[in-house]
Amino acid sequence: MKSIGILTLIPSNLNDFISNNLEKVFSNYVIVNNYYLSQLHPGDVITDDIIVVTAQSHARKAQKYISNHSRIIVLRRTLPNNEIYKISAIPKGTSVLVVNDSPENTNEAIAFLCQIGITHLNFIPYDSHKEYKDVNIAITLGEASFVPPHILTIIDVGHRCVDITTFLSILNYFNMDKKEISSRLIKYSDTVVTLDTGIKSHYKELFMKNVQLDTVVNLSHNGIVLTDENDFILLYNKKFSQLFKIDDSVIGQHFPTIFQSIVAQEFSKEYVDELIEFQNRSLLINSSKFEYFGETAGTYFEVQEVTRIRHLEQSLAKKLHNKGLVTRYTFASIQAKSAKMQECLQLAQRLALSDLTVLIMGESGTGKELIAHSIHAASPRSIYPFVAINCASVPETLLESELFGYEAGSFTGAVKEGKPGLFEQANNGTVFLDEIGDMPLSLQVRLLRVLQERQIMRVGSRNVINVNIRVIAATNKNLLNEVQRGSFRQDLFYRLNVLPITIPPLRERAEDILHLFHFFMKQQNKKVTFTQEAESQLLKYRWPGNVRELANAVAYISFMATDVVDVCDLPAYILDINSDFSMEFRYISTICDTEKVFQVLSIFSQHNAGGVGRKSLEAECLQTGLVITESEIRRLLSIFTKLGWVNSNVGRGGSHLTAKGLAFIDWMKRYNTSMGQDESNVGSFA
Ligand SMILES: Nc1ncnc2c1ncn2[C@@H]1O[C@H](COP(=O)(O)OP(=O)(O)OP(=O)(O)O)[C@@H](O)[C@H]1O
Repeated sequence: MKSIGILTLIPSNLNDFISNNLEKVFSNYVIVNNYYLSQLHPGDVITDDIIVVTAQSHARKAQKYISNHSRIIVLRRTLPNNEIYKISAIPKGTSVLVVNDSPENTNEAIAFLCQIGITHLNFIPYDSHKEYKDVNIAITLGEASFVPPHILTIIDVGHRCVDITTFLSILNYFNMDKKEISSRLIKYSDTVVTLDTGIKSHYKELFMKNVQLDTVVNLSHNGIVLTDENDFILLYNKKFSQLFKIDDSVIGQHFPTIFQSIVAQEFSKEYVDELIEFQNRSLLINSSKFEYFGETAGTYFEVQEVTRIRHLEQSLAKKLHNKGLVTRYTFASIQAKSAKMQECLQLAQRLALSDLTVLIMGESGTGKELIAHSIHAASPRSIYPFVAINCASVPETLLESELFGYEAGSFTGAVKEGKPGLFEQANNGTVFLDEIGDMPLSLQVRLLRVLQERQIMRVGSRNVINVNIRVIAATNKNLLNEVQRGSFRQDLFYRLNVLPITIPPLRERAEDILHLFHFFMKQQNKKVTFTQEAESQLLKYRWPGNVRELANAVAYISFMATDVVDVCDLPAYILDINSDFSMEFRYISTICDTEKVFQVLSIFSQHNAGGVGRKSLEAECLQTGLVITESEIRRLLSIFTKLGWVNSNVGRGGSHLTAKGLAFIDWMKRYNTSMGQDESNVGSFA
């Protein structure tokens, strides 16, 4: 342990006082010894590392007793804060007697008081031969016995304490960098007047910076080591010492040697995501060089526990789950027996591995959303968010801010702090734009920019935000038709149509129909068998609502039927294919122009069971040469809805042709054929 010797002239309580001061900062780290010049004899040698003396003259006298290896430091001393406050409180211009044991020490005391900034008083140096009748206050540095008896107000500041600059000199000489000592010194310096206030604040600032840095480094969940340019360890953090069970003794040691002895592996200075096994743990190491003034000054090593990375992934997944930003389906959720669907799934699985935009096409209810979820779940982005939005169900006015987010106060009703849009929320993950064919033209331009630049701008902001997303879009519309009609941008279509995939309608994959029936039945804990007639009826049916409609039929059958399902147990609309629509036909022919009815239904049937809005209907009628007003269309839609041929959706999804509507079309075809009419006269039903 290092040692400090305090050398004064004669034994007095001064030594104890100074020793006490030094102990406040150095206890447990440094030994303090006392020496008195008056008691030293020729041949005595003081061997402490540092000898502190109270005056330059003592240093000269002590020289011959001090070993060559010791260093002499002349103490700089100061006053405790509380004493200075008493002196500062004396009114300006007051005459104050300064008393010490000799004229020389008295003058030194006055000089010292001036040095620490006490300049508002009229100091009178004490001379034992003079009288000081008009003086009422005396200041003394521990020599109160010399104060003339008539002076009743005595400020005895006692011995002066060790100044912070002396502590810094000692620390510097010892090359001591102990956090505990620094913090004791900071505390000590707060109790005394510092001769050099600059040093005090600078030291304090440095100390605080070190504490802050230490906190940051030690709070890290990764192990950190810093080495100098020759690979000697400069510092390491708590996590590193926990991982490798090392202590302070490694500071200053050669890191490669230490590393190889602990980990028993080759050491490299350049690690990039290097995985090593250590005590049944997988650790990931990275390193990077750091510089001082443009010169390489050392290397920074960071060690991550892979189990922790996994844990983080899991907790991210949990958070996403709570927010609903995860996929609900995987490829395992998709039932498929038919070759067509198997092929489709194989393609989708291949697309999952790419990062390109996918466009899923298919009639309503064929499982487009299911495929979109599964693609994300099987993609490298699977641990990141999956954000889905149905472009047809969100009102046009809201869609923009939902997708792009908005800045604070950008419109009435906006949340005060602003809000990130779905593109931002999906960062690193996938955005699923369902019913993309219904996206308003105004937003299509903005979407194009996202696809081209992977950049967005919040509503009301001019700042560009980079987003790392994959886009999957789905539609039940024929987008090329929409492009021709001018309701979908051609450039956007090509941007989306990078990896197209079309899901076949259920009626084209007969094998899936019965398989799905049994699958959904099983989900409801039901096991049924179908009679031959029932089976053939199910296969004959067109399933315009595809798997969604089939799931509804299962719900109906499982509610109604017994173990054996016969034709009569099937929902009426499935049987309606063969039913007679002559009543309805007579009814509509009395109230409407049947030509218009056929035309409009024909347009519906061309929409592959997808939704179609009034405006689109009007435009498509005009294209086929049929002049029809919007109010006529509205009336027809209301009649079709009443007859159960059409499902009118509130919102922007448009109206859908129902199974019954399709059955009516079939009936019309048969009716026209039996009447010997050309089908084209009554519209081109699919
Ligand atoms: N092959 C399948 N196996 C199991 N369930 C399926 C399958 N295909 C579709 N489904 C189920 O059918 C329902 C409709 O599927 P989904 O919503 O994915 O269709 P969609 O094509 O996106 O429909 P829309 O165009 O109307 O949005 C869902 O409940 C889905 O789980």
